Amino acid sequence: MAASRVRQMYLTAKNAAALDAELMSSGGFSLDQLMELAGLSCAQAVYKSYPPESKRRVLVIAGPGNNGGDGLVAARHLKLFGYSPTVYYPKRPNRDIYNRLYAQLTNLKISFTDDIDTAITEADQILDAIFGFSFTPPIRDPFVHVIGLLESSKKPVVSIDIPSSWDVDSGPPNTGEIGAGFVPNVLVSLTAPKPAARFFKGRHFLGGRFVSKELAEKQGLSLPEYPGVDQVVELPAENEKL
Ligand SMILES: NC(=O)C1=CN([C@@H]2O[C@H](COP(=O)(O)OP(=O)(O)OC[C@H]3O[C@@H](n4cnc5c(N)ncnc54)[C@H](O)[C@@H]3O)[C@@H](O)[C@H]2O)[C@@H](O)CC1
Ligand SMILES: [K+]
Repeated sequence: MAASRVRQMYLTAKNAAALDAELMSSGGFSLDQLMELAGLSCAQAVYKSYPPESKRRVLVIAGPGNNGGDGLVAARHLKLFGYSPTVYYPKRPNRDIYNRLYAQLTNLKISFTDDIDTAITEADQILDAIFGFSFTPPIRDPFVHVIGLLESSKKPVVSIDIPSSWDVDSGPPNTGEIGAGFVPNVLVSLTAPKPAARFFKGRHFLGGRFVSKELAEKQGLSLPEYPGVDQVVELPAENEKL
């Protein structure tokens, strides 16, 4: 009898990129669809963690890649959920998908800011959509300054996919490096948690409800069931898994 493969919950940076590519090839998904579901998951996780009654002003910090795109999608849903989002988007690539998301947000009168210092001071909470699974340290500007502000800010932070500045596979930066003091309150892992999530101690959600049971099995992934119509499932705290 063939030995059964051990299934685990974590996806390395390399495997996350491969799974993403597979979803968009044999999986039949478009990037827009995946990003929409990912961003909706993140907006739901924000709602479950910090409802608009208490933390209405959300600052979305969007990076130059698809993690930033998830943040833009989330900003649109957050507005529809009753929040007042502002977006800081300092490196905006001229790509059709991002241009369309930008137009959707401006049509909803969501404001964009260039003044990150003031924006963090005025926000009730922050959605970190700076870097995801394609981040490779060390951080380049202008995000060195931004991560420094997040390290010193006492505002609650929800991070999308990985806490930005953390290495996807090995976790938080070493003491003294940029981002070593950045510890978000909530993490929304997409598709499956990345190995860095092992070091995360806050509320942890899984989103990106687009992997079939068959695909999970093929990837050797063990994923939890999503409840009902939710786009996120809350995972046990890291110390409860031991
Ligand atoms: N299947 C999935 O899980 C899906 C993932 N999506 C999102 O896509 C993300 C991955 O997106 P991408 O591959 O576009 O990459 P990222 O968004 O992780 O970041 C890549 C961008 O960051 C820049 N960058 C990398 N390292 C840097 C550094 N040290 N300093 C400054 N800039 C740096 C790169 O030049 C590039 O512009 C995921 O983490 C997730 O948030 C979704 O949009 C779609 C579905
Ligand atoms: K992030």
